[in-house]
Amino acid sequence: TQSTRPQRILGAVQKNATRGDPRSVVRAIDQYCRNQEWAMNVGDEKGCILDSVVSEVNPATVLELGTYCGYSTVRIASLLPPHAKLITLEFNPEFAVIARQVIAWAGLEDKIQLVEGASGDLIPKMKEQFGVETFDLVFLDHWKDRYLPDTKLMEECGLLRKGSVLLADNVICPGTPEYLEFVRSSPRYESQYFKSHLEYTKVEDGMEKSVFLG
Ligand SMILES: CCCNc1ncnc2c1ncn2[C@@H]1O[C@H](/C=C/CNC(=O)c2cc(-c3ccc(F)cc3)cc(O)c2O)[C@H](C)[C@H]1O
Ligand SMILES: [Mg+2]
Repeated sequence: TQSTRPQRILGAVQKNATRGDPRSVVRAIDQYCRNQEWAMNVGDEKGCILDSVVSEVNPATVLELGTYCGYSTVRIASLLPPHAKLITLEFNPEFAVIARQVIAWAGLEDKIQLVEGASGDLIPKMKEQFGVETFDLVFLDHWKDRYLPDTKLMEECGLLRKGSVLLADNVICPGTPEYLEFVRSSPRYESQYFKSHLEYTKVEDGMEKSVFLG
């Protein structure tokens, strides 16, 4: 039977990456998606922006919305301090199965908790079910029309504190106009745009970093 793109990405990891070496997992996915078939990972160029924000925030708690194959999950977790935790939400069980294997190959199971389900259902349960107070960093990379409602929901659920950082992928391509308008006009956020390119292409894209001011 025909394999799926996520299955082929996992295959490239198992073939080309070293078990327990997260950066080799990241490199294997980038090489596969750049040379064989495009996939919607944040990629190597925007990945460097992601790395710099993660390193600057040095978060103890991270939330990722939209795991897909686990590329950014592994990329972020590889930079976290020893006892830091990353919770990543994925509602498609097929992708969750792949991402769990990519995360295992990287040897990052202890830092990453992949939770299957929709962000809208899971965000209100973060405190009671996952023992989270607030998130130091949130990476938004799921359906683009869900960035704004989920940000409002995180605020309502008290999951953001003064200084929490939101980093949003794809604010240009495919684009998240309502979210961008909100974080750039709201007095409760300090936003900064990082111009870049759509993963593995020359098309313009960018990431928006927004600090919650409380
Ligand atoms: C209830 C739903 C909300 N709650 C949810 N709760 C949990 N998980 C959720 C939720 N909503 C979605 N997910 C999961 O997250 C993933 C979805 C990721 C979506 N990403 C894009 O669409 C994109 C497109 C392009 C692109 C650019 C140019 C092109 F030409 C083509 C494509 C580039 C990019 O970098 C992109 O990230 C995964 C597939 C999906 O199952
Ligand atoms: Mg993306």
